[in-house]
Amino acid sequence: MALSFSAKLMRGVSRCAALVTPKTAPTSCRYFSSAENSRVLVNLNDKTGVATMQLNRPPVNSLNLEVLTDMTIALDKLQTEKDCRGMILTSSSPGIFCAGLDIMEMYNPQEDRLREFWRTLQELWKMMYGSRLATIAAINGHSPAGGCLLSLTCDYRIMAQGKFTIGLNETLLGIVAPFWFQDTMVNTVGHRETERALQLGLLYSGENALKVGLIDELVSPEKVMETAEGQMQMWLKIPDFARQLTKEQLRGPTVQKLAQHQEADIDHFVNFITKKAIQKSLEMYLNMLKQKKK
Ligand SMILES: CCCCCCCC/C=C\C/C=C/C(=O)SCCNC(=O)CCNC(=O)[C@H](O)C(C)(C)COP(=O)(O)OP(=O)(O)OC[C@H]1O[C@@H](n2cnc3c(N)ncnc32)[C@H](O)[C@@H]1OP(=O)(O)O
Repeated sequence: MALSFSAKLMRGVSRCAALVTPKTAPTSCRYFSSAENSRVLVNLNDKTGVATMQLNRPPVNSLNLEVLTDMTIALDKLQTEKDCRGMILTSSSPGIFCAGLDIMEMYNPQEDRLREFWRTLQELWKMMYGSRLATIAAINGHSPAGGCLLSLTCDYRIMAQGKFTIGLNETLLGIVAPFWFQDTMVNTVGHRETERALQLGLLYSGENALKVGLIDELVSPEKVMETAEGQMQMWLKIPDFARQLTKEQLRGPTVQKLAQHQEADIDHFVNFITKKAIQKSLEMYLNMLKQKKK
C-alpha cells in the first residue's frame, strides 16, 4: 500500500532522528545533520533558538526528490522543537544559492517518481510558506526558478552583491511557473511586476531585485550571514504568537489554495511535463547549459 506523505515523513524523521553532536561543537549548538555528505546541513543554536539550514548538494544545489525530502524532514523536525523560533536558509556553496529544480527529475521521467517529486515540492512549499518559524533567506549566490521560489517562501531575503541573479525564469526553459509559484511572487512584488517578470522569464540582478522588492537587502557576500543573524534578532523581538497569527492571516489563503487543488496540480504537472514538445524544450535547455562550458 502506498504510504501517505505524512507517513513517509514520519518514517524519514525516525530514520534521522538522532541528533549528532560533534565533540568540537559549541555546547549551545545542536547539529541535526552535520555529516559532510548530507544534502542538507542543519544546526540549531539552543541559546538563540535560531536554526541554520544549508543546502549542500554541489555543484549547484539543484533540488531533486532526495533534497526536497531531506529539507521537508529537517523543517518538520525544527518546527517540533519548541525552543526553535527562527531559521536561516542558505547554501554551503558560496556563489550558488540554488539552481532550482533538478531538471533531470523532469527530463525523460518515470511517472511515479515524477508525481512523488512534485508532491514533495508542494509539501515543502506549504510548510515553508506557512512556517511558524521566522524565516530568512541568506541568498549567497545565483537563485533562479525553484531557488527563487524557496527564497520567496521566507519572511525576509538578503542577497549577496555580485554577478548573481534571481527570478522565476521558467519560460526560458519553455515551461510555465504553476499558479502557486505565481501567487508567491505576486504576494511579494505585486501583480504587474509578476506579469512582466514571469512572461519574460526575467532573471534580476541584485540591484534590480532590490528595486522591485524581490529581495529586501543587498550586501557584500561576506556580510550576508551576519546581516541575516542581525535581522533575525529583530524578528524574534516580536512575540511569536502575534507574529505567527499575522503571518497565518496573510499567507494562509495562498497555502489553502494549493492544498485544495493539490491533486489536480500534480496531474497538470505530469501531463504538461511529459508532452513531447516540453521534453524537447528541456533537452535543448540542458544542451545549452552544457554548451555554455565549451
Ligand atoms: C498549464 C500549466 C501547467 C503547469 C505545469 C508546471 C510546470 C512547471 C515545471 C517546473 C518548474 C521548474 C522550476 C525550476 O526550477 S527548473 C530549473 C531552472 N533552473 C535554471 O534555469 C538554472 C540553470 N542553471 C544555471 O543557470 C547555472 O547552472 C547556474 C547559474 C545556476 C550556475 O552556473 P555555473 O556555476 O556556471 O554552473 P554550470 O552551469 O556549469 O552547472 C554545473 C552543472 O550543473 C548542471 N545544472 C545546473 N543547473 C541545473 C539544474 N537546475 N538541474 C540540473 N542540472 C543543473 C549543469 O548542467 C552542469 O552540469 P555538467 O555539465 O554535467 O557539469
